[in-house]
Amino acid sequence: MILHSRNRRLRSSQSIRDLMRETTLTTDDFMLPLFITEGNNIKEEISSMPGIYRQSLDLTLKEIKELWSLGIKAVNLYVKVSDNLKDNTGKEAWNKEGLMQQAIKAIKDTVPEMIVMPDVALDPYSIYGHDGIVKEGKIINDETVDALVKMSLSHAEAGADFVAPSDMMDGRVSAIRKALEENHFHDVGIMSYTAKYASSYYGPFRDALDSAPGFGDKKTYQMDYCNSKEAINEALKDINEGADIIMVKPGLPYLDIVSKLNELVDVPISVYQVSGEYSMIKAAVNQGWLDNNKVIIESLSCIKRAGASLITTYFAKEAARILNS
Ligand SMILES: NCC(=O)CCC(=O)O
Ligand SMILES: [Mg+2]
Repeated sequence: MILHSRNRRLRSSQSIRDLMRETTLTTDDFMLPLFITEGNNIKEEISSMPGIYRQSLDLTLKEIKELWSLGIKAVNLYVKVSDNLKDNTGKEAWNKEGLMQQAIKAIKDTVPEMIVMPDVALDPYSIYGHDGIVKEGKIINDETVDALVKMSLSHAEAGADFVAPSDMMDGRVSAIRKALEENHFHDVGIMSYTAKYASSYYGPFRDALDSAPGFGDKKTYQMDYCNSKEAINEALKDINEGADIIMVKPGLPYLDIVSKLNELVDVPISVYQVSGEYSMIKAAVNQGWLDNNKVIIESLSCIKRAGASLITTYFAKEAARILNS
């Protein structure tokens, strides 16, 4: 047989495969979400996320040093506050002495080079577990944006490099950008959760923060998973409003959205491989059905191939160990 091209030639040895590889995963691609809880010397495993812990700030700071030594350069922060601090205004979210604000300060003091991106949304502080203020059973957009602005400013004052609004209210990126500028936080960036879908893959995360919605669901603000044009609309608006980085969330089932946005927009895209994706992989690994290291690296490489500049993933630490070994 005379074939004019043989595609297998470029796959025939490890060396040629290495030379031809289009996507290379490194620890520079990762951001690790951290769950911080009140108290001291507390480390609680999240039952639906084996290997992932809620930790008090003292232990978190030890982990920050370890992460830095592994080559991880960014963390996304979430806090679990006690029920007595929750109300419908979410005011604990901008308490200057709050757990989040203390954590931002302490992490930046411990490893100043670590990029710190606190989550901006009211759900951990809301008695209703919703991302915004509730009135007559509805999540009120504009009053919530005012609250998110206060929250973002308090994060900037504490030393955050970026704020990461994950709430999906309309107009919050421009409101936050304006407030940051007016308060001279010119260098504090915004990583906007731009295309955040109303997803059942977030289940284990809500166990981690005890933040499941007390009524209804999040479909009046998060996106319908059947839509992709809507993601483009969201992205163009967020970029126009001043977002530095846009995010697509969840990750693996939404890579068509990532790929589409990557062709259309000029800002970096972050992809969040969410809790349910982590837990599915770990469950299969723990059954002996999938190879842990191989599936972690494959899933992250595919997210990067689709167009992610930054991957928010609970596998960041494990993946760094695998890549460094
Ligand atoms: N803002 C964070 C979430 O809404 C959930 C993420 C996850 O499921 O990992
Ligand atoms: Mg939006």
